[in-house]
Amino acid sequence: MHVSHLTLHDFRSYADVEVPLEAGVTAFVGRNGQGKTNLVEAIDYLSRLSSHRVASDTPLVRAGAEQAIVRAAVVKEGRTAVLEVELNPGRANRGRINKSTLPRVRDLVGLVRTVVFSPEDLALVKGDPGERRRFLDDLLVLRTPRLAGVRADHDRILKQRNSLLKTARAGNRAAAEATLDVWDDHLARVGSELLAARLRLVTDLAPYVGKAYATVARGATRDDARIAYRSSVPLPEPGEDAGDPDAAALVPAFLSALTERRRDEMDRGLSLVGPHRDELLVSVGELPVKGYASHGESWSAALALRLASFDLLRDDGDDPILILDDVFAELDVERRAQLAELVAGAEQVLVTAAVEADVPAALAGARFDVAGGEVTRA
Ligand SMILES: Nc1ncnc2c1ncn2[C@@H]1O[C@H](COP(=O)(O)OP(=O)(O)OP(=O)(O)O)[C@@H](O)[C@H]1O
Repeated sequence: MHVSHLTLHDFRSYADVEVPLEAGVTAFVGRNGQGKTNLVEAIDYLSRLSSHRVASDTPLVRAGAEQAIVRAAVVKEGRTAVLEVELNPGRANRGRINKSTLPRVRDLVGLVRTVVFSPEDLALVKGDPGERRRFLDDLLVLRTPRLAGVRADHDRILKQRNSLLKTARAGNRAAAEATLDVWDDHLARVGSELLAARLRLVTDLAPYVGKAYATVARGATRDDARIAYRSSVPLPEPGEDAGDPDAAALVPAFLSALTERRRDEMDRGLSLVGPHRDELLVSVGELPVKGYASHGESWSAALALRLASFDLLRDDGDDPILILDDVFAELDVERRAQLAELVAGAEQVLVTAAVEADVPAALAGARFDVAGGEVTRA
């Protein structure tokens, strides 16, 4: 797929901008703070309804404006659809396809699929487990958009269950216990669905990660980088259905783990079992990347996770849009060249760079200069 036209209204630094795009490589070049990332962030937002830079929508709306609009013409297998999201911080966002308003904005998720490489990716392997859970869940919903609903339900149930546990900690234990059973059932049912989907994803993604690591890290083999899922819910023994677990089959183990931890949970006023406590383990050699890997190995592992996501989505049947946001300035010459070579064949590659020299020669293509809120074809 590729975006053939992007329109922004009051998004980030842009009051109004129209950018005609093509398949192939497009580079946005300009000095710091001119709005290059804002352009690609808009496309990424349309894909996942969240940004790789901020957790809330407020900073995405131009300062002083109440609403932002991102609209993109998206070409998939020769057909064009116009997707639009209206961001209304503090109120419900709205989604449209070809001008028709969708029942729920999250029906947009996954219609545009992006894979973003950015300097923030180092946090993917070195940061908190939450970064890696988000990585998995973002990829999950791009592959299976229906899971955006499961993810939203899970977050809502968890929030409500946590406030109930906080009440319990504050002293109202009997009243909390009475309602907790119902929330346990909800959490176990929806949490198991998310857990099963994550387990399947990790099984599918693992071979791609090994292969991608061997390509980006000099001298490495396919067996050098591994991912594994560590669950707070006891899982079936490997060899049974561990690789392809059925959500319903996980529910009893989930419920008994909740029963076992209930006292603890009430003492701490926090849910301690479920996908929100799980870890995606990323290791190089025999050691985890977090806490052990060198700077170069960490970068290679982060790039491998992104490349693996791209390859997996591509093998699902359609090239996602590749976004390389300010990433080349972070990499040594060898990694730059390797990454450029690997991604050059994607249907659409959008690159941002402060200076043209940062864009590797293998990624020659269209170029836009970005300065003072103007985006001009060079
Ligand atoms: N909500 C907003 N309203 C107005 N301006 C904003 C908003 N959010 C960000 N900006 C402005 O957008 C600019 C940053 O744009 P962007 O991150 O796209 O820069 P860039 O060209 O990618 O720069 P760099 O090369 O440093 O990454 C900053 O000047 C910032 O003040």
